[in-house]
Amino acid sequence: MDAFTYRDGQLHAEQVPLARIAEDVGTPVFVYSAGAIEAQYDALAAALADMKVGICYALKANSNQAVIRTLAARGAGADVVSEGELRRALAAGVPPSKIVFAGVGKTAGEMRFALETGIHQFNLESEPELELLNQVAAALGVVAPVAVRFNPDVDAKTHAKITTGKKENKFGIEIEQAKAVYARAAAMANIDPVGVAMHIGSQLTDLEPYRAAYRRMADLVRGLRAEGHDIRRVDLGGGIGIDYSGDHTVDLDAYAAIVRDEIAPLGAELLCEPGRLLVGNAGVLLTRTVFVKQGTAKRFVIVDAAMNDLIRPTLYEAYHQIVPVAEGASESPHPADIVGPICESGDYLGKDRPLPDVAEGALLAIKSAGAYGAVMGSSYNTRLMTPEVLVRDGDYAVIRPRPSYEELIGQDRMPDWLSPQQDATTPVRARGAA
Ligand SMILES: Cc1ncc(COP(=O)(O)O)c(C=O)c1O
Ligand SMILES: N[C@@H](CCCC[NH3+])C(=O)O
Repeated sequence: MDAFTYRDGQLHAEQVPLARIAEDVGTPVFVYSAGAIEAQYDALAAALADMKVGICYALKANSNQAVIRTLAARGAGADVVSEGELRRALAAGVPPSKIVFAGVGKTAGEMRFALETGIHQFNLESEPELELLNQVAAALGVVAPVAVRFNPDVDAKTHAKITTGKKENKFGIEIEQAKAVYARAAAMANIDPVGVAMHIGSQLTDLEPYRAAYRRMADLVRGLRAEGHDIRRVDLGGGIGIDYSGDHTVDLDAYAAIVRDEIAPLGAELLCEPGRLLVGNAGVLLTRTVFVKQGTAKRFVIVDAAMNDLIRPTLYEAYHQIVPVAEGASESPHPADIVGPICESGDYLGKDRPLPDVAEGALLAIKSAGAYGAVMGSSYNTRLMTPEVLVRDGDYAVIRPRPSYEELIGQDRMPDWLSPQQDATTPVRARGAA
């Protein structure tokens, strides 16, 4: 389902003209389609239905509580990587029994909070982490359900910064060490080792790495069972890629077939952790043109969104389609760099893009911005964090307002020695000695 379509020459989100949202809420603004999020969830759930795979939405992709609740209402659980994400999942109404907690650096405090919450599973990635969780669980007098995440050393064929399943990546326990670590976990009084987990990377568009990794995971499970371990749960991870360019969609049935071939025969409870797949194409970043600068080498379309709103282009050289909100400018498209106002050459949203003539004030939509957009935003250059809007049918709601400058600037605190009464030009040490 593409929720963003032109009607009467105007780009809409479901039935709402994006121009109306820009007028009411201002720009830049993220706009998500509830229908598109639900359609993606339903498509994945349908593909995996016969294997009863529990879908734990990876909150890191988009952790707005309205988005989480939209998915939770469909039956999704949550994959969280911090106490903050765990709190968001709970606040949005995800039951603790559907929450898994991943990440390489959980602190004792985070472990305690998750144990008190009674989550479904901890995905653990190192021996020191196992030891700490065992201690924290013992202090609380509880037993922690643990899946050991292992690293299958498979190339996910994705961007180097988001590949996680190779030995040189910090994630998971090397497969050679997995049996020894699992045995150690099994010997710990306050750890209940329930199974294994894996996640080899993000934005995978080639499914073969999944097959290779799942085959290794299945071999490992058989090996662990042969050693007497009761492996009753397998977490398949996330990472299924989306179509950013409009020409390549991952076939969810083909993915499901791999799971069916390689993992389902183990007869374990299955979980998966998709993030981007569920929300990526369900959102756009709506922005307004500030100026158009025509140089001899380039046409720069300077917009009011920037790398602080959407960092993916400059961080991963990621491609996001950029389209005018008003369709059908008379002139044929010609190249432009779409750039933001931030003082960095890396502040671009697209380079050498075919765009028709764009007037100052014209709206553009940066597509596929529903995942790793708002969540990776910052207020760099003291820009206000981007608001978020959720559309359903002909209605929309602001699900995170734009903060005021007072809220943003008011977070700073002055130390006493900088109080306005003092002479700020006197060095601190000199004043202290006086
Ligand atoms: C452990 C884990 N699970 C799930 C995800 C979700 O990834 P994606 O958004 O690529 O589906 C990630 C991020 O890549 C992750 O690190
Ligand atoms: N932030 C990345 C994905 C990282 C996935 C986190 N495990 C992106 O925008 O593509």
